[in-house]
Amino acid sequence: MRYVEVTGRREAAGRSIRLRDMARRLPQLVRRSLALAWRVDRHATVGLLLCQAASGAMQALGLVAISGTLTALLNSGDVYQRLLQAWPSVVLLAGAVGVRALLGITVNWLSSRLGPLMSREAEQMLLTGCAEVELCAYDEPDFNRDREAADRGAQVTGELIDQGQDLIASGASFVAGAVVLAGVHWVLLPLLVVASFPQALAQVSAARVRYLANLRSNGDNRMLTVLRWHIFTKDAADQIRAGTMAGFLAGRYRQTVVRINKEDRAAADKGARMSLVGSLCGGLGSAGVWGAVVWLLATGRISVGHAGTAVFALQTVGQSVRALVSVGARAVRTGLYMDDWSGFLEKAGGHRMERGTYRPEPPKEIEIKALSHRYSGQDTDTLSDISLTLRRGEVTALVGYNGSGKSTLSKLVGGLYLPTDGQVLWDSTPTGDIDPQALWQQVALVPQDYAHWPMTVRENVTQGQPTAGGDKAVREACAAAGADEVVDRLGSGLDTLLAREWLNGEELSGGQWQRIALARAFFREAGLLVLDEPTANLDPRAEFRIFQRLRELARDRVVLLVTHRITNVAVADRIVVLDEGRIVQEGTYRELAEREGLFRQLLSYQMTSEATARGEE
Ligand SMILES: Nc1ncnc2c1ncn2[C@@H]1O[C@H](COP(=O)(O)OP(=O)(O)OP(=O)(O)O)[C@@H](O)[C@H]1O
Repeated sequence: MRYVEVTGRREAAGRSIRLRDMARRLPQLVRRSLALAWRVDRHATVGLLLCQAASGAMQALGLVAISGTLTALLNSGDVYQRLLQAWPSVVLLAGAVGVRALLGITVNWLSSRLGPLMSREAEQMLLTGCAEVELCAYDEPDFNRDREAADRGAQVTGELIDQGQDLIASGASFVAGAVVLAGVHWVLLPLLVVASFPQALAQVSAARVRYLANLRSNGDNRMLTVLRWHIFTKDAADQIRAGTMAGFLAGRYRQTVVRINKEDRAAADKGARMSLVGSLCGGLGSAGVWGAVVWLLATGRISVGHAGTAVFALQTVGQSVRALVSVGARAVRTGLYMDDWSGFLEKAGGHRMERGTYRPEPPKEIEIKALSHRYSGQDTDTLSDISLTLRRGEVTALVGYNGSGKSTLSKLVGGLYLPTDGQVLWDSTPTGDIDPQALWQQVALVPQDYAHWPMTVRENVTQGQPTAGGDKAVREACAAAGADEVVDRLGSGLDTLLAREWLNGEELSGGQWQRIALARAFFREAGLLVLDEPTANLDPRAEFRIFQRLRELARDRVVLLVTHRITNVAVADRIVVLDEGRIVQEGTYRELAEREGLFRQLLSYQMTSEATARGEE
């Protein structure tokens, strides 16, 4: 089994790692890294730039000093006189080297301060961006893949400052060396560029091969992440053991690793072959440059002192070209990952919420008008032609077989999804025209799979939004949900951390967690209460209490209840029966129980299974 990745856009980007594209992209990348650095720490960014500029100047000064020293030493005349002439240049050289070393240390210090700050800032921007995305985006494989890529982009963002600094340093070195070399004899400069070209080409090609290999392994790498998560997580640990799945999972992990290794090895071999050819050509080119120096010296076109300077300058320029290309290739690769991050932020994976600005009051009435809904990528509608009105003060129950569309409808009522056809009107305003945050302020939801936040009980109930009622309000919500008994047994009460795997944390049972999830919804001062299978894990006593309380809760709220406990839906004012995404029956418990139809069938299944459990015929 493999994840299939659609890598078209990235593959095209990867193939663009060429010398020409690199030359075009590098200045942009340096600019982008500096812009993000500026955002997180202006002083450090300015300091970094000043140090780099000073370092380049010191490099040039050092080469000039070398030239002065050699010229003085290689002059004819008395040794003492020559040394006397040379010493100012020697002092200059030593000073330039010393200052450059200090500047290098400062640059490292500032970059290591900025790098992590930039990564964290990029991650924060991504987290904020994700919260602005429509929920339906999470159903799209493309969105999930883009989000993962953006996350990796955010993590490598910090590396760009180091790479940017290396690029600036190598660039400054190159300019300093080139200026000195051109001063010795202009012909050396074009010769050097020609000699460096094959190596540069080879390094860039090798970087491209590595990026494309990584891209091809993308799907397999995702598979490893998913497998690792399932193997490590506590949630699956019992099933891995009881299901004796460890061998199977490890085998699948190994198969995937083998495929990645094969891809990596092929890329490494190809990259090494390219580097070898590049080095051979580069070696020949360098021999040509050295030959030119010797020729210039032999024909008296340059002095011995100048020849010595050329040797140092050639080394400096050669090193800086190699560094420029190798850091450049890495920076372009990092830049591609960063593109994933910034591209995602710009359009939030193409799913940014663009709804209205109306701020609703607690709804008196929610009208569902000729609604149909189809999940993206599906061939058929999950819900068709639904018309229904929910009112404040009423409990409406949705019942039906698994997959009949109950949860989908409850999410549409709560504005989590927008209908693909028809409307959900909150007091006559379509959910698409309402400010989403203001709308969700009015929603209290207990979904089927509620979050087990690894936080304190208090934070689990308030969801980080305490009210003026303080702990009193939290305790009241807990009491209403039957979670007060749970809290009383915990060592630190509301302060107990609900995460056993962490120090001083406690773990709750499934039913205890459900009580906390209910307390969460009861705590919210919201006009719509949506309960999706709210008692699936509760014992009969707790379940009885919750259903008892529902009527009271509905006094000043619209309540929508999704449940399979047919005998309990008697509490509802109205029952809506869904079958294959359509409303097939609607009425009170008494009406539906007396009528032929799906509700009677569901009721009789439950009655029969309860009677069987009691041992009746
Ligand atoms: N995110 C999704 N993307 C695509 N299809 C989905 C998605 N969520 C649900 N579906 C499909 O929509 C249909 C209705 O699902 P829904 O969860 O609304 O049913 P339900 O009546 O609540 O089921 P259950 O009683 O099992 O909770 C199912 O066929 C399901 O496969």
